Amino acid sequence: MEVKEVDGNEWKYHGEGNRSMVVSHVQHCQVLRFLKFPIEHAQPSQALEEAPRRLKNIVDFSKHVMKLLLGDNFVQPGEVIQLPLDFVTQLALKIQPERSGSRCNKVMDAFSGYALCLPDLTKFQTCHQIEKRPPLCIEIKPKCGFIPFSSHITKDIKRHVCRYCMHQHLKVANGKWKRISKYCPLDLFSGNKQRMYIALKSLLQEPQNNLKIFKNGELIFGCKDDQDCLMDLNELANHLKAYFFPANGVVSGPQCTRTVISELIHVITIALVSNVDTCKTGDMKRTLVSQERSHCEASHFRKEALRNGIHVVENSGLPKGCVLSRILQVQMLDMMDIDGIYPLYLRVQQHIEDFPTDRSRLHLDGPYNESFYESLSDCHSQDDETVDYAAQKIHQYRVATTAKDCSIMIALSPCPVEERPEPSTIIQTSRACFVYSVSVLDLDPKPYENIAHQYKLDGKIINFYVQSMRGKKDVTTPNFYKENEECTLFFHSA
Ligand SMILES: O=P(O)(O)O[C@@H]1[C@@H](OP(=O)(O)O)[C@H](OP(=O)(O)O)[C@H](O)[C@H](OP(=O)(O)O)[C@H]1OP(=O)(O)O
Ligand SMILES: Nc1ncnc2c1ncn2[C@@H]1O[C@H](COP(=O)(O)OP(=O)(O)OP(=O)(O)O)[C@@H](O)[C@H]1O
Repeated sequence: MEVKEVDGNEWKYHGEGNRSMVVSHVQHCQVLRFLKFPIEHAQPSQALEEAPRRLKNIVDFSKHVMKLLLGDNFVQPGEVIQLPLDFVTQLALKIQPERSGSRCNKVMDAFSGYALCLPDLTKFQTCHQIEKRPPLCIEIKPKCGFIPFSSHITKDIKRHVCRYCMHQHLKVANGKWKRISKYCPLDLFSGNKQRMYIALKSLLQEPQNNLKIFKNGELIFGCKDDQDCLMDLNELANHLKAYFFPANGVVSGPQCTRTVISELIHVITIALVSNVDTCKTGDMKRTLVSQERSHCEASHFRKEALRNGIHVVENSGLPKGCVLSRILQVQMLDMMDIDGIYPLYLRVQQHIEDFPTDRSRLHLDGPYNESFYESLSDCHSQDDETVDYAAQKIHQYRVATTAKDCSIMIALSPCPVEERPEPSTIIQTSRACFVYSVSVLDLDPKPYENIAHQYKLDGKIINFYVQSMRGKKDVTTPNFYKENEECTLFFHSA
């Protein structure tokens, strides 16, 4: 992939996460993804040494591991490119004022000149604009969609409440977010239209870093950080009216917002459960996850269903081949849970202290090639006490962790119904029609060293949740619900 312009004026701030900074081209469908370094470690020499290797690992991991696991159609690995240093320095200065304070503990790598070049997935992938209305894009970071099933789990609460719902309490207490989100990933991954509806509605009410909406590549809904939340549903409905009701996008007020948002949820649901290979949502095999693994006791689904007058039908399971099913399957490569993985990590740590050269034999830092992918297939069913067994389980866990932290991009390009496009490539609503594409991004390998941090964090999440629940028992139930009701929006079922 060739970068079409290396003029700083042609690129602008697009978004960032914990590890990368993304700038997009003002016209072309391209983004540049730069690594970020903690301010205190941001040395030019370190960046020059680390950046090309880390970026190559990211591309290789996408190409040789995640693409094979998730499917060709969903993954765009991109390319490592080298850019002129003066261009990168100018860019870093230009984007600085756009950044949210909470991300400024890290700086963009403006030292090495290396970056990833990727298609801009917020625009329509082929950049084929069928008509005047610009493309829409919905980005969802769904997080872990199942209750862990490992026999290594010691804290019973993990078998009942999902990690996302528990983590919410710690995040709010730490000040990362102001309010607890009612989103539960298990509802989104359930494949049950009603549960998915409630999950998506909850994301719209409290998007945090799990939902963003772009129009023509510009963020129109979602959070940069909690101080700067673009999350007015009426405003969103105003943006979307012309897409869902093109002929008479005239209705306004709360009724209009509800109708437009319901249409949006309908389109997102279809995109998430469609099989990209056959482009169908209907009669097809479903991936069924057992009841215990697919229900979270903290989910607001039942309460919300009651409130919205939704009659609960318990058909579940995701159509095989749809993006959610693919992601869930990869997430479930984590069969041992961090509770089972951490002792294996200590085994490997001990081993590489004694035999440092084995670090590379065990592929702890890549390379992420075909043989790494092959090493994921489970040939050791029993722990034979070897370091190789431990390393293989750690590889599976790390791949699953990537899938628990990835994002889904649904790009929609409106298409006049009278053009009668191939039914297999479109999503049709009551008054509108969209050509769509689905991609998965942020498929970076998670560093081996992160395991120690993940183990500690897991303990904190659980302890804090258990404590909070104990505290909640003291709050009288009627007042607690009343408080929540006041900030709840009502929607019609799809
Ligand atoms: O541990 P989690 O579930 O909080 O996930 C982290 C994410 O937090 P989230 O809860 O989604 O807000 C976190 O996202 P934010 O920085 O909070 O937007 C990162 O994605 C982090 O990945 P990495 O370690 O930087 O590669 C994620 O860490 P990993 O667990 O994927 O390593
Ligand atoms: N190819 C792309 N096209 C369009 N937008 C993109 C692309 N890649 C990333 N982005 C945007 O940039 C944001 C940050 O990118 P990304 O999630 O890869 O960063 P990260 O640092 O790896 O995130 P995390 O904190 O989750 O690990 C994304 O949320 C998305 O909005």
